[in-house]
Amino acid sequence: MTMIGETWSLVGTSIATTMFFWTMFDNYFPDHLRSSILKKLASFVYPYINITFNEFIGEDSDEYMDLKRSDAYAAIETYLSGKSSKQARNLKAVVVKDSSQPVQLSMGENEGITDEFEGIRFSWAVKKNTSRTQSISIYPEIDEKRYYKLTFHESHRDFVCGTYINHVMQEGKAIMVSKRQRKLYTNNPSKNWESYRAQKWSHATFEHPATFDTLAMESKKKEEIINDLIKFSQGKEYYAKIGKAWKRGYLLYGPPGTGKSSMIAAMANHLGYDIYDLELTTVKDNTELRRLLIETTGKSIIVIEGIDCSLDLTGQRKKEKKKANDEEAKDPISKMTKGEEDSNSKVTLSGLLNFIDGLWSAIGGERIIVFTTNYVEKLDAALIRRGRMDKHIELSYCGFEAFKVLAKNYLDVVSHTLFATIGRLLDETNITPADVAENLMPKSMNEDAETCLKKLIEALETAKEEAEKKAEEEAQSKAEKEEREARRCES
Ligand SMILES: Nc1ncnc2c1ncn2[C@@H]1O[C@H](COP(=O)(O)OP(=O)(O)OP(=O)(O)O)[C@@H](O)[C@H]1O
Ligand SMILES: [Mg+2]
Repeated sequence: MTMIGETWSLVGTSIATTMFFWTMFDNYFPDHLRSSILKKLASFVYPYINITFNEFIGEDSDEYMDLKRSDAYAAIETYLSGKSSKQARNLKAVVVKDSSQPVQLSMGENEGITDEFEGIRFSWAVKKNTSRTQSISIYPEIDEKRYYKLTFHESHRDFVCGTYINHVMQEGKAIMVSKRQRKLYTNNPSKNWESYRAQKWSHATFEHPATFDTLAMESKKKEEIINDLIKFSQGKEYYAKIGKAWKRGYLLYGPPGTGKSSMIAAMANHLGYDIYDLELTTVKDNTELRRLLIETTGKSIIVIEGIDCSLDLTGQRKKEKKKANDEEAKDPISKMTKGEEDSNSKVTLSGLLNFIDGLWSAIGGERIIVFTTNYVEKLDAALIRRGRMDKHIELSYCGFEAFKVLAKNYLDVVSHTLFATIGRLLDETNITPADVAENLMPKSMNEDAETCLKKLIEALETAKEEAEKKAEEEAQSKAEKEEREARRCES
């Protein structure tokens, strides 16, 4: 009995003492001092800091649709995905929109993992708040709010706020970009633009298999182009520093079948960019061109193939067009079937140049523009001067080094006794990589590498004979013309 009484008296004294000190603390310490002491006490007991990243951001109103999935949450999810699949026991498969991977694994609710960066350990956990919304229903709706919680020691506060979070965001976004499904856009004719939900660009998934490894060209030239592309793609700060728009123009020229389109695909694959394939003949005028280009996004290659055929660039081109128009006048059916967009296209060289110089600079960065042509000599100097087209790349007939790339890719052959003959013939005649590739591709199960190489030798010999015959005929007709001219002068 006495013991119980003593215990109660002790409890009573402790409570009274605590209340006394608390009253003193409350009455005599100024607010700022009080909160600082409390913080110190709390940090002594639990020296960790938590930061939460909500899955949805925006107005938390009655309308769920007002909420937008947070980019930061998505970046963290992607950043942690690789680590989660190794550490977490409870995993969730998430279907990521526009990703080349069917699913991405992320940690399930109430799971936690650790991340180490620059020798410091951080804990990440996925949490879920479940609250019942006030609604008139027998079964109240359940509102789930998921969030990532980052926990770290308070001594790393500055490092986390200044460096670590940036690292997580950048890395996460870079992984998202590298895994995203890329798109090939083509412009829609403007007559469809105004209809309901009509888009200026249609897109399909871009899955061209060409890479710089499969591209046949001299290795030195290839390396130079790859370095140029990488330097461009990593040049955000550099372009900002020199005060230039983050853009680069390439002019690819060479005969048909030398790999211009394949190179564009290889560039897009190498950088992970989308492609906008701009068909200029369906663009009515400069205003439409502007509207189309404004809708392109960063990390993209805007391609205008056969630029010499798309615009009235030179006097020669105009002459050709006049001739074509004369022919159309004689044949009204061909005129009708050619369609009206072609004849209505009023995109001008100056419109295009304005875009390249001015407008392009205004719509933001990381865009490459590529023009291709089979006839570089036909292009207007204003279009291809440096600054507009930063790099001119010639894709030419197949040389021995380019042939070896094709032989390796198509036949898995890196050396062969027939290579010497092929090398000699390639020096003596012009054949496109497309023709070489065609001969190297086995047409049936019975065709082995040697058969294909022999087929190529035959094709090269035929090409050589034809070229010699053509040169002879040309020389003969030139001689005849000169003779006729000489006779005319004599008479
Ligand atoms: N340099 C090359 N390396 C590898 N393959 C090539 C190369 N050039 C051509 N080819 C092969 O030939 C085909 C046609 O090439 P591509 O379409 O790239 O030529 P192009 O220069 O764009 O022709 P065009 O001027 O007619 O548009 C490609 O699908 C590819 O298989
Ligand atoms: Mg092409």
